[in-house]
Amino acid sequence: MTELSTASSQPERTVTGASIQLDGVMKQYRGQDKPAVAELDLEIEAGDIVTFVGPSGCGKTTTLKMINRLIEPSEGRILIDGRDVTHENPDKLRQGIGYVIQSGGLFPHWSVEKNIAAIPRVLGWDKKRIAERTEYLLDLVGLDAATFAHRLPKDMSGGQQQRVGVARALAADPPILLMDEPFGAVDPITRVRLQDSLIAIQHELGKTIVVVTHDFEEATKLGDKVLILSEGGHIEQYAAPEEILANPATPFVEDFIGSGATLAHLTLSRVRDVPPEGVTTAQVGETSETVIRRARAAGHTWVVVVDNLGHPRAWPSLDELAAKPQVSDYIDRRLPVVARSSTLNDALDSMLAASQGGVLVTDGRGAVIGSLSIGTVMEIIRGQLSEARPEEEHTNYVEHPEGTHSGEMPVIVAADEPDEPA
Ligand SMILES: Nc1ncnc2c1ncn2[C@@H]1O[C@H](COP(=O)(O)OP(=O)(O)OP(=O)(O)O)[C@@H](O)[C@H]1O
Repeated sequence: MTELSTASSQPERTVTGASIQLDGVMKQYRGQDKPAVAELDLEIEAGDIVTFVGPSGCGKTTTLKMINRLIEPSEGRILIDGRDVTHENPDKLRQGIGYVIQSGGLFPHWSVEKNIAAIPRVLGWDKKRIAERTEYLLDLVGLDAATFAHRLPKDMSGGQQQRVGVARALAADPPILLMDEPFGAVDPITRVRLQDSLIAIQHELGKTIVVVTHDFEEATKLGDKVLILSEGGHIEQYAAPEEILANPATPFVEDFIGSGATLAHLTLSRVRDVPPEGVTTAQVGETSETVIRRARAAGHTWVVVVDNLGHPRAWPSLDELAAKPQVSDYIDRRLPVVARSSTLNDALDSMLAASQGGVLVTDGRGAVIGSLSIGTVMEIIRGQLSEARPEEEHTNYVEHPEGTHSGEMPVIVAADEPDEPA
């Protein structure tokens, strides 16, 4: 419970995923004159997150579903880890490929536990193994097993259902996870948290993950590589986000990223790229006097109250603390919190949503590791903007936090995921 170290170390990258290769894949739906996806060649490296983005109807979902053969290609081959699976038993194929859709796609009359156990049961796992796996997966996706294992999906928020959807897709430990607009149905703040969870899970497990999204900012945040498609599943560019922003391959790409480019540049900088400022933490029930003394010694004017997992509960000033003899058990549901994998744009959104001049930074499991002030974030963003567009004078919401600017403002919804363990 003393001052936290601000040192941050990058976890080693593990890869348990499989490579995916689409070789001359084509899909012509019956009754259509043009193919939905004309001949497509694509290689996805094991352990990468690849995002598919492009205008509506360009063939993103069709391409995704050809990977697990929910849609059978009219022509071409699909190879997983070099093995041609085009004619394998599709049910068997799908046991090795997790699939997540918008809103989680959970069976509504089944408890969370039963939903997660769906594939393990088919695979004949015994009860003990299933129970252990369920608990591990709920913890992995940030849900408390004791609270949620027996709930029905209707008694959970959209974000929580989506977390269960991810846990279910990972149940049999598949090397590949396919996700179709997974975060399309949740509010923007929950969406950021789900994106950060996915990145943390990916760092921990090293799966190969393919995500369809219509949101270019999301595509650049999540993707090691981004596939930009135009009509007919035509590849306009397939590259790392930095490469796409620096060198758009075609006029289509330039147009597509156009207005989103400035924002997308901001999404390239992560909270983990900025050393967090140290914070003093305290636990419920400690005497306020001791905590205040500790915070003053560290030069802090506020402390972060955390639970026994290090998750933040509240962020009181020393004056607020001094009003009570002990640290209270108050939980602030609107704390501005971002993960190390969040973008600086997420951090700024979070501060604005909570009307706070700073944000708490957590690790992949939600434990506080420091804080970031609005001044630091704005300084970095300003630097980036002038690097990205040196010839332009920038006026954007960073300089107009009170809505005095008529241009694009970030959409902020303060609603949190209810009942989530702090
Ligand atoms: N079952 C189907 N039968 C006939 N045509 C289809 C079928 N499914 C999709 N299409 C057509 O194929 C094209 C590609 O559709 P697809 O759903 O793959 O696009 P998308 O990029 O995922 O679109 P969106 O972003 O709107 O979800 C579209 O023109 C669509 O109308």
